[in-house]
Amino acid sequence: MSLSSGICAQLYDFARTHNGQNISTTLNGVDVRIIQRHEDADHILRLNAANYRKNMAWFRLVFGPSRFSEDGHAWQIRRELTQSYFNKFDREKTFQLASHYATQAISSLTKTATASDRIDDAILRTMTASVLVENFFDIKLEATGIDLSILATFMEAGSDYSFVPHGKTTDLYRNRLQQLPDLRRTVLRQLGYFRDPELPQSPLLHDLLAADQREADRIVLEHELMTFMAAGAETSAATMSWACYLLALYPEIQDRLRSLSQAFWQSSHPSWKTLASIAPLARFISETLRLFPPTPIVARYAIEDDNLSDNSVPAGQNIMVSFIGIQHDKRLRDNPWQPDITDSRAQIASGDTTAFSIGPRVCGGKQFALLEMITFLSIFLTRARFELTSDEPPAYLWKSQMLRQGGQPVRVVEL
Ligand code: HEM
Repeated sequence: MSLSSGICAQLYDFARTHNGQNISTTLNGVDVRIIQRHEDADHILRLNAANYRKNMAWFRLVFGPSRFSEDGHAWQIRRELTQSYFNKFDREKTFQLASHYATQAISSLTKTATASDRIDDAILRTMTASVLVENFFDIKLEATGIDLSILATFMEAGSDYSFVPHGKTTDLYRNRLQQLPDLRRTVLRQLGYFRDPELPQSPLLHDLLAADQREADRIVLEHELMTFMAAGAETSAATMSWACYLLALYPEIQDRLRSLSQAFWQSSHPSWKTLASIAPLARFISETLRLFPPTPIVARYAIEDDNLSDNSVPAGQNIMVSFIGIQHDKRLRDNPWQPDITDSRAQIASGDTTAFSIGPRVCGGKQFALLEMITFLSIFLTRARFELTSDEPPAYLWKSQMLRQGGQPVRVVEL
């Protein structure tokens, strides 16, 4: 287990014991305000975002400055560099790639069904990283030589060290830190593949390389790629693993969604537009993100004194917005602990809104992620059945994303 995995269980505990309330607590000897009220999250992340700086100094130290960690001008130039590519991604291409790699992944998952009663997260990670790299760089992941397991280990070690509010270090963190330089060197060397002058340059890669050459901006290609892979592939893979768990846990939902997926793929012209409009499938993805947000917290730091709905915030206060807390608020839904795929009304604090964050720092790849995930889901359901192999409650593994320790207890059986 990673050192900081306890944080996820703690966030679920807070959601139960202090439902709908913010909490002041201490993490690693540092005072933190945990935000569980959506109105305060909206204030911090959107309405008064200028007063709440991203609190990722340690993340920057480990992974290098990137669009994900920076603030102010350094963030703005990075956002301008990449966001237009995320906004205008080719939906048809994403749909085709996601269908292709989901078919491969489900075949691997069903082959391991007899040997293992757990989902192998590495298969899902390969699926999402393949779609991401090929979609935005026109390069096959396997050609890059990137070892996703090393990247994942680096993320785990780095997360232990970096998602902690600025404050005291401990021996445990210092020990973890010793592993980081070697992992970092390996990951940077592998990502250096994208500098090969022989490589065909997609427009995004072309712009990133050009920015890397402009000294004044201090943009480093490998740093941007590293967080791009973490933000763009690990999150969707984590969501799909939780989706498999929920399908197995709720067989009646699985059956209903399978009928819809089969009807879609048997239709004369299955298109991404039609798929995206099948409300129960979209709702299921949203409910997966609500119940198990892959990025369960975002960290901020108050620049000046401010007021929240329940209390004041002094300048210098560390803030953690808990998407787990907000999305399980009983004031907002009757039973926040169960998935509900029937209600198609837009809901406050739903997975497809809040789990991607809100305000200026909203996830850059949200639309891409939603389209690829609904495609993965529809392929998974038409090709396999998902059976629960243990009813133990989840034990969490935290590596910037929230995973399940040991993989989901789900057997994937070919149909
Ligand atoms: C299930 C999938 C995903 C989830 C739940 C998710 C969630 C998030 C969250 C919560 C943030 C904000 C973090 C903060 O405010 O501190 C974020 C930022 C970001 N995400 Fe995602 N993400 C997902 C997929 C993706 C994908 C596929 C991409 C790229 C194609 C991507 C690119 C980014 C970028 C670039 C940022 C930084 C935005 C900025 O600060 O300008 N994400 N994501």
